[in-house]
Amino acid sequence: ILSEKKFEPVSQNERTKGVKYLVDGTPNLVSLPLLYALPSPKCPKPATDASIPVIDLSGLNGSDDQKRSLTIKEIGSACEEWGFFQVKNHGVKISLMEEMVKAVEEFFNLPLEEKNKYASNDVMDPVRYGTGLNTPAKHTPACCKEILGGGAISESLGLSKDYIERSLGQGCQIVANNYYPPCPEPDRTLGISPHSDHGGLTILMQNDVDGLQIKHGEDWVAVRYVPSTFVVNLGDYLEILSNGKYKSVEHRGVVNKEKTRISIAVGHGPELTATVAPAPPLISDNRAQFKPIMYKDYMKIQQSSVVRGKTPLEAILINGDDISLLSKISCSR
Ligand SMILES: O=C(O)CCC(=O)C(=O)O
Ligand SMILES: [Fe+2]
Repeated sequence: ILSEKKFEPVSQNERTKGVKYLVDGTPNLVSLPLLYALPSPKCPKPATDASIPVIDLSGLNGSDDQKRSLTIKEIGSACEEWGFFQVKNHGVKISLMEEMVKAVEEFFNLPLEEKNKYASNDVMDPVRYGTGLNTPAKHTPACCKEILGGGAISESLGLSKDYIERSLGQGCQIVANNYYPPCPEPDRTLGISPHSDHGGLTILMQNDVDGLQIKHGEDWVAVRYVPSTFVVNLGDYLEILSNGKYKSVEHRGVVNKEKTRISIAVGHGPELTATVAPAPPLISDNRAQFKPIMYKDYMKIQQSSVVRGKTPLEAILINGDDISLLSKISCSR
């Protein structure tokens, strides 16, 4: 939003102050500052209400083979149809989830000077504060391991059980803590613009305030908060690896007038120097849909894109018009 060229230029200083600073400092904020207003075609229309699949992960752990393959089928169908699902019985303590949301809230409540110690535009910085930022680290939590490394996604694609786990190498984990304060005119802006995530799987938790919407066909569909669950979505890495069978799905965040929304999106991708390419067993008739690229380079393209949506992925499409697509990706950050 802040990079939209049509609106007033924003100084680096103003930009890093963020919307929370604005809302906290203006108790009677009744209208949206022009800076944050989107052109009307980009403003959010009411979303369709549909429920994405809620999958019980306990089926992956036990010794019941039938239950396991049913769960894998459920995951496979959710990946193909939605690219998004919610998971319950994921093994993460609910108290830990609550503490995490609280810790994020405490961080955002720190004085600006404290938070600004972490301000950075370098995507490779391990800790960054600002708008829409990510933090790489080497670690894959159990719940994600179960779906990716535990073989569910590999098996649902007909690959060997450890295929994706091996392709991840040491892996890369990125945590994005998002804080969306109440907004006086939520219909004229977005909390986070439409984008797809660059990694393999994103595991997202949130406080009890709705706001996440996903693109399903031509519609924007609201994902309703279900207590104790994580929302899981596929990122570009899995679209590339599956040679387009699974799609990374565009999503966005809307805001509301009353309540602060907090979300914690944890992305899991391959190690930064891994080459991202379609899995050879999924390339039939030599028709690879994507050009190989180093994950680190893909991440840089994705993070530098102002237009976002799914344009970064289009940049490595084979047979795509590379030049015109790449020209849409402006390295402004
Ligand atoms: O806040 C949300 O629900 C979405 C956040 C998100 O898409 C992201 O951080 O990549
Ligand atoms: Fe996202």
